[in-house]
Amino acid sequence: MALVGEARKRAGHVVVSIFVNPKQFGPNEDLASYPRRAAKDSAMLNEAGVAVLWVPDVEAMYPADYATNISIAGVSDGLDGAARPGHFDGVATVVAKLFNQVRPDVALFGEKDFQQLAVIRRMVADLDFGIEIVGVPTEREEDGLALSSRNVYLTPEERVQARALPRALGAAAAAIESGGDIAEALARAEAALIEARFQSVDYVALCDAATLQPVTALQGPARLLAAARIGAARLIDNVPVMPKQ
Ligand SMILES: Nc1ncnc2c1ncn2[C@@H]1O[C@H](COP(=O)(O)OP(=O)(O)OP(=O)(O)O)[C@@H](O)[C@H]1O
Ligand SMILES: CC(C)(CO)[C@@H](O)C(=O)[O-]
Ligand code: BAL
Repeated sequence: MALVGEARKRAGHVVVSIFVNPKQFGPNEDLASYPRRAAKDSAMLNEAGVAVLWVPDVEAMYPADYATNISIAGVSDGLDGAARPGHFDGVATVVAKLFNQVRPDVALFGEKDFQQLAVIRRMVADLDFGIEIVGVPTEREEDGLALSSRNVYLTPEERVQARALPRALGAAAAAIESGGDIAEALARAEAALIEARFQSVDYVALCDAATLQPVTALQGPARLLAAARIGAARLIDNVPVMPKQ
């Protein structure tokens, strides 16, 4: 809904697509259980004045003879690209299709999926899509947890423990911005997640905000990103890290 609100400020007509894209889920991921709530989504979008709700079906998107894949080197390689092989090929491919189907002037994506946003920006520049890409700041619950459809996988106890993710990122970002050792701050954040009973930490990393390449000294806009598993949920989050003026 934050994306829709921002879109309404920028465009005369807002189109929303909803498509749970099989190409971006790995064989052992949660495609089957991924939360779907078509009727509720449709009612909320209608209420918000969305002109078109575009919900293609899987057979229409990927007929039996479908053969094209879009792969973006560099920005897709690390972080979630490493943890979820093929994920960003699936994202780029479906977003290219959706762009060609809808032909928007402006397209909005959430910063919660920060690497996805960077991958889409790269693709749009490289392939001359001529679409303005807008990143929308992450919407959070009162305790800091980023809104995500996967939060429904959390038990009440895990939901409380999950607060550790935004807290650890906030603490590490503050430490790095005030000149603290980067490796030490990342290690402390990872330890805080383990302490809060996250079962596995895929990564806690400081990266260049545009290229997502690892950063060892804070010289320009950076992003601190993390992915970790708690119970049945794999949560991702990220925060900006800016050098002092
Ligand atoms: N907390 C958030 N704040 C802002 N944008 C968000 C947030 N969560 C998701 N989005 C954005 O909403 C769009 C749709 O995302 P999607 O349908 O994958 O939902 P999701 O809640 O991110 O799902 P999940 O986190 O379980 O993968 C994407 O552009 C995504 O970046
Ligand atoms: C970008 C996207 C629409 C591709 O399926 C999806 O990953 C999402 O909604 O974040
Ligand atoms: N972020 C969109 C859904 C996915 O994780 O594949």
